[in-house]
Amino acid sequence: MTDDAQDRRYDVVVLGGGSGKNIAAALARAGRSVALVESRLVGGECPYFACMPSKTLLHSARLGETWEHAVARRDEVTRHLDDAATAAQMAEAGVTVVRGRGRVVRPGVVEVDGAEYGYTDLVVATGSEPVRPPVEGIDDVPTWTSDEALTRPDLPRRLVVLGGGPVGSELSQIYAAFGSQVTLVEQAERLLAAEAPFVGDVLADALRRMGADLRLGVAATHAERTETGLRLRLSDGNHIDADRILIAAGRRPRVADLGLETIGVRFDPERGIAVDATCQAVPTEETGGDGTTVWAAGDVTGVAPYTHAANYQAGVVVSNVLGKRREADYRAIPRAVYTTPSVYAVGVSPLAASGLELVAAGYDLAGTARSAVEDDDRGRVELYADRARGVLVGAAAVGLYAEEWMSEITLAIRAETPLSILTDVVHAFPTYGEAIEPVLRELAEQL
Ligand SMILES: Cc1cc2nc3c(=O)[nH]c(=O)nc-3n(C[C@H](O)[C@H](O)[C@H](O)COP(=O)(O)OP(=O)(O)OC[C@H]3O[C@@H](n4cnc5c(N)ncnc54)[C@H](O)[C@@H]3O)c2cc1C
Ligand SMILES: NC(=O)c1ccc[n+]([C@@H]2O[C@H](COP(=O)([O-])OP(=O)(O)OC[C@H]3O[C@@H](n4cnc5c(N)ncnc54)[C@H](O)[C@@H]3O)[C@@H](O)[C@H]2O)c1
Repeated sequence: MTDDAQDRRYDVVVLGGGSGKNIAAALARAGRSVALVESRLVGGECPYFACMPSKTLLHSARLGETWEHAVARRDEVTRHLDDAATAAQMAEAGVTVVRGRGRVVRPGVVEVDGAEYGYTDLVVATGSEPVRPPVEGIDDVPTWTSDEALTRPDLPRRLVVLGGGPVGSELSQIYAAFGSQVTLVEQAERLLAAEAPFVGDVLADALRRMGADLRLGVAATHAERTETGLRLRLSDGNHIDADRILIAAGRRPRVADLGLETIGVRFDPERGIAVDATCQAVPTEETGGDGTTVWAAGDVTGVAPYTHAANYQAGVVVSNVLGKRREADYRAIPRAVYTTPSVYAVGVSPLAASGLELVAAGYDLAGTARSAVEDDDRGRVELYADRARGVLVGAAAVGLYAEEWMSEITLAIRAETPLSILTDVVHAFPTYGEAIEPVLRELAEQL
């Protein structure tokens, strides 16, 4: 180790200040010396470029605010991309914040802008980045990713949204609500194609009613500039003329150029850093003991790309670094999409239940008294049980406020609550949550 690295020796170096900032603060409060390396904003993507601006704009859209008012409120919520308050919280916790891009140069040493920082424990929490789909000519036409969409004040007149996952669905609803002419292109037959089919169908209906043009089961193949903007050609022979393409075609773990190959951890560009149940990075076979330990949390692990999952893994890392063994349990990580109506899925999806015999039951929200009160009867809830064990293993719902009233199912899946108890739970009247009762009764009869 060089003299410099000796001078800047920490118990823990954390790369990435999203979920990484929670790890850094907790370990510093527990008495460890900690350096947090962040190349952009302390706080990570969620508060500035992802969850918070998108949820704020969706809320403004629901309230019928003007675009100008919505953008002003969004920028207030994202603190005009100023991370001073969060950086100050880190300093208060005793964390040394190092601004710049970090890279491991050899076991036990991270380099940032030419300066070396020594560590005993390294935590990699570098997040993920948008995938650019292989569409010919896409680099020659005006494009945004969610980063630009959620930070710029522009409202495109004609917008193509490429991808119908959570990002494409939420952003299509935002732009359609504020008056853009939105065309969404999704190569799968449905929106949110990994979820139970009814989810994407209800959401597609909601977006179409707001004026969005959905091209499902169609891939974008070729983009070119035109006199008035751009033309995007599709696999079905049609084309779309627009002013801008919003790329929402997935994200991949940020593992490139971190020097991970020098420290013998298993990773790949698509699936990220392999971690065990304690969130320790899985070593490659040739790794020898060098007295350091590598951990990873958040999107870079490829486990579950949500802030709550990243923060959960952060808690697991903190416990294990402090020597209190804790294993992560991913059976009940929620997957919410904050459109209107919103989506909440958790546990096993019926489309990916290999090895399980699922028993399914469902109920349309139109059957609840609340749907009359709200004058909104869109949506449905389905629950999935494992026939062999007789417990809930998955759920999907779409409907107003689903992200709020489905939490009890998350607990039921995680705790493996017996159906005899679940069917005895009383829901307040009149709530959408009452829809859960007939579904549970039906499941109990089938099992
Ligand atoms: C548009 C959008 C909306 C979303 N909405 C939601 C939502 O509503 N709810 C939800 O749960 N999830 C949502 N997500 C997902 C959520 O943003 C991520 O799962 C979450 O931010 C992951 O946290 P993280 O700590 O892994 O990474 P990040 O928050 O991305 O933090 C990683 C940090 O590492 C820094 N970094 C990277 N490389 C280096 C390096 N070499 N050196 C130093 N620093 C580095 C980056 O600058 C970044 O600040 C959304 C995502 C998008 C794109
Ligand atoms: N509310 C939330 O929690 C929330 C919100 C936004 C994003 N996120 C997370 O961020 C991550 C990224 O989201 P995303 O929606 O970008 O990714 P995604 O992978 O979920 O969806 C991308 C979609 O783009 C489609 N696609 C890709 N290339 C295409 C092409 N050439 N033509 C047509 N369609 C194409 C894919 O079929 C896929 O359905 C996800 O893992 C998501 O969970 C979470």
